[in-house]
Amino acid sequence: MVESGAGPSSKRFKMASGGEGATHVGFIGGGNLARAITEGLLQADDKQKRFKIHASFATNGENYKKMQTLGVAVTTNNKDIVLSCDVIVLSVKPHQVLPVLEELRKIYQDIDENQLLVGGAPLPRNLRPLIVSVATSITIKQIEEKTEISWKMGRADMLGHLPVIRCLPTVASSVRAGVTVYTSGHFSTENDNKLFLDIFNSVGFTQDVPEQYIDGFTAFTGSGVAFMGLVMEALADGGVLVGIPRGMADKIAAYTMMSTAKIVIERGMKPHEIRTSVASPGGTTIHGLKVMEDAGVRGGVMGAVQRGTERAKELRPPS
Ligand SMILES: NC(=O)C1=CN([C@@H]2O[C@H](COP(=O)(O)OP(=O)(O)OC[C@H]3O[C@@H](n4cnc5c(N)ncnc54)[C@H](OP(=O)(O)O)[C@@H]3O)[C@@H](O)[C@H]2O)C=CC1
Ligand SMILES: O=C(O)[C@@H]1CCC=N1
Repeated sequence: MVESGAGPSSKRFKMASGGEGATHVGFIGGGNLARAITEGLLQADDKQKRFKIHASFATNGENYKKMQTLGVAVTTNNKDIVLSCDVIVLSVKPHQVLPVLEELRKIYQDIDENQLLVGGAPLPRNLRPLIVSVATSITIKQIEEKTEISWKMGRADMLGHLPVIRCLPTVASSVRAGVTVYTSGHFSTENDNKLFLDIFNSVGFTQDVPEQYIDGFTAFTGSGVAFMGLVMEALADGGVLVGIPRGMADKIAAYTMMSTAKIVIERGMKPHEIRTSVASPGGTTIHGLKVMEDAGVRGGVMGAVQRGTERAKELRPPS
């Protein structure tokens, strides 16, 4: 056995940055989140074609067809992803991650030299992909326990850990406005991190965070998109309640949300400063805010983040 250790995969990284060919990104699980990331990546990569996207599915149902329409190489066999991708994105539901990793381990163990040959020539892919997990609740430790694998490289038997990065993106990746928090595993190198950032910076904002915060971020930002969607919907409903036509109310509610966020991001104003600047004494805003406080909107949103975080912990399967 040759101990491969955690050395950088120089061939894979050269392919990502040196323009020798596309980086092959394979989603295991091609549902809502994988599709959002794919849509963002395709927009970012319109001209350069730096990425070739693959996805595998449990069935050839709706998700499969939608990804196929986007030009993704689709399959129902996870082995196709293992054999062809530089980056494998685990994007199945949390309870499916550990069984999928078990399957991957078996795929590696079964690879023999013949499968590394395409038309008699060695497969041009590096068989030591970067594993990126977008799955809620599954820890780096749980993934790394399942990704110490053995595989054959040429005549050598290799044993080592695959590099792992755990992250938590949002569906806003589809419009390249996603927020992706991430933690690198023990075996990922600087090159692995660069490759990861090359992909996820293309679809929005990234932030390196300690892993202990990821369950919180799952609810805070991953689910947060849905929480803010509910607030936006309620704002639009309020508009309709006072007689504004539905289409106009929906559109202006979205712009109102966006403009509030832009003041914070671009001007550095704190949300309470915005409130103070808008609420004139005895005016419409302070009367409306009183109703919101009486209804417990603030506590409701805080409670949603807290409950979502607890749920992320409950969903963690035993190793
Ligand atoms: N949606 C979101 O906003 C976010 C989701 N996440 C996390 O991302 C992960 C994916 O979520 P989401 O996209 O919403 O889930 P979906 O249910 O939309 O997609 C899951 C996908 O996994 C496929 N699948 C199931 N079993 C297998 C298998 N054994 N091999 C290959 N593919 C399989 C399904 O195939 P088929 O299409 O045939 O059913 C489906 O395409 C989850 O862990 C979730 O917690 C994280 C942040 C945000
Ligand atoms: O609801 C869920 O489970 C996932 C995690 C974050 C957003 N959606």
